[in-house]
Amino acid sequence: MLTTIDTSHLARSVLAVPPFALTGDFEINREANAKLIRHLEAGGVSTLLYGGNANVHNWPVSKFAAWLDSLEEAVAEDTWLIPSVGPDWGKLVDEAAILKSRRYPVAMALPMIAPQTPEGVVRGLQDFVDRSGVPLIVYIKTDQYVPAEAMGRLVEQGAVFGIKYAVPRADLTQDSYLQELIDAVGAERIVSGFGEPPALPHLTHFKLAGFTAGCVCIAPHLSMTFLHALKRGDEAEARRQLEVFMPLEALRERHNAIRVLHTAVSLSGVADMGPILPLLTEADPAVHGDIREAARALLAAEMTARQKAAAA
Ligand SMILES: N[C@@H](CC=O)C(=O)O
Repeated sequence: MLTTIDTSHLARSVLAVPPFALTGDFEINREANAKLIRHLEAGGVSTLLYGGNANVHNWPVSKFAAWLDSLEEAVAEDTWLIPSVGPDWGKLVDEAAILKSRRYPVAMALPMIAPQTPEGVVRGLQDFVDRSGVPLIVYIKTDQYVPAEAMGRLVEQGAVFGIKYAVPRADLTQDSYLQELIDAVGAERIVSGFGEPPALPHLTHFKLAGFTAGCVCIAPHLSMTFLHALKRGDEAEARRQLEVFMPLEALRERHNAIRVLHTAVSLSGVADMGPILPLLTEADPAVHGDIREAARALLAAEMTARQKAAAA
């Protein structure tokens, strides 16, 4: 596991946001998690961010240390593993105490929906870093979650390393809050935070450093190829490469992105994720046929692309 990073690491790999595999009785399934991690690493992904898709919101703090151990032992030496913390202050305090004695260069603060105020969020983030010594990537899902000026100060103080930005907009190229954040902390510290499709406008228009995604867990090589096209400014090629993700992304959009991804990784055959932790449930069995078809088609495209790349 990487223990030293700088901002260039936000751009070197897609930040994969994997689901987390459990046994039937909600224990950690080490083998299945390791299988998914090996699939991602074999496809060229070197950053793993365990957050929303892993349902970390619902993971018990009493098992947080065991959860970290199971991931640390599974990743390659040069993989950057980012655990999530929070979202509420109680979890931040308890998890800071555990992370204090670990070697993580950063953690990601999950977004708090309510009850919170922007000033309260700033205070809570600062408090976590004071307690743990671990800087944060801040996951922003709502407009003005943290004022841009405050974010600039947190970056200057070294409390915030970066931002995962996922505020939905009718037109993703029109976003004054994102522009304020870029002006405050620099685009090199911000990644697009909700999958391959929004990454296209975010990287071409705002020149964000990179992006997080869930479908990358099935098609890491294809997602990395898409990232490379975006980074070299080849918008037409990136647009073409995005097409392969759209059938599964459409199902995620329609039936819940986290639940569908969890089920899709299992049904694709990459690794069996088992049940999903309460308060969530797996995708509705009525859509399993559609998910299986889309997930297997994406995996088939991935394996064909890998073979072509190996032969070239
Ligand atoms: N939500 C996005 C990226 C992760 O946060 C996805 O799953 O594609």
